[in-house]
Amino acid sequence: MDLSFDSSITAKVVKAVAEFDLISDGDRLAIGLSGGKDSTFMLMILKIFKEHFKKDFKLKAVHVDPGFKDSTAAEIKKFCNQLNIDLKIIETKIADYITEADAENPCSKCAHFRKGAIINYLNKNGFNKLAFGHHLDDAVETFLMSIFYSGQLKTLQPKRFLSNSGVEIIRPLIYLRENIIIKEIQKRKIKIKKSSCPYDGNSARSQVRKDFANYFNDQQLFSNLISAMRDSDNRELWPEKEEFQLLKTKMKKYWQ
Ligand SMILES: Nc1ncnc2c1ncn2[C@@H]1O[C@H](COP(=O)(O)OP(=O)(O)OP(=O)(O)O)[C@@H](O)[C@H]1O
Repeated sequence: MDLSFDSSITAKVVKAVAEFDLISDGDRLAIGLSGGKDSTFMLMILKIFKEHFKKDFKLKAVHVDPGFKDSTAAEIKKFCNQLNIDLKIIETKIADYITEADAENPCSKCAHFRKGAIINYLNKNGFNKLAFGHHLDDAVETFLMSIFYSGQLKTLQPKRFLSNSGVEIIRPLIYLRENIIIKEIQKRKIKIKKSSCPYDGNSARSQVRKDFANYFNDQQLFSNLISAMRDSDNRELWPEKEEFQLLKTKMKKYWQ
């Protein structure tokens, strides 16, 4: 597997890691691996960091199998073997529950149970961090969705400590655009098996994604939205930008 990425790509991930202090010595870090393009890409990037970062941390992939008929677990296992990354597959019956006729908001219920299953495993096995593959387009989408649907200024946080479990969620891809991830996956001819979830592509998020495609392709407009997501006084938004030289110095300290 070709794990060499252009430095402009790794720099964006290291920028997030350094600015938000996402990975430290002694961390036991689990990667939430869905088998989709984003978490698959994150697995490759974190594998490089594991080998070349000064930080000494443990890395493991965790996949929750929701229990749909056509499971992707076998492909996921193969990919982790190729990268020599330890994998835990958590079998669940989430599919049965969310496909019941009266189940409302199946996507948020599924995400809720999935996160619960992972956190439970992490707690039992002494992991303190969980990485999700959300990227910059996800963050801006979330920002717009919370304005439109709940009238609140909120977005995905680069990290969030869950005090009831002691686990910290981290999002190392938060500065990376989705089109970059897609290109890197296609370049390596990595086959991403389509999800067998019957709700895939039908969520409110998928609709927002389609509605905003033109705006998201406009660099200036997209970068204005990112600026609007920063406000150090609102903990649901991102802090103000860090001073460039200071951040550059921090980033250098991660590489061996
Ligand atoms: N079944 C799963 N098992 C473990 N982690 C998961 C699973 N599904 C999702 N995740 C984690 O949650 C993140 C966000 O999930 P979401 O369903 O929004 O997927 P996504 O944005 O399409 O990402 P991906 O391309 O990785 O599937 C994923 O990037 C991944 O890190």
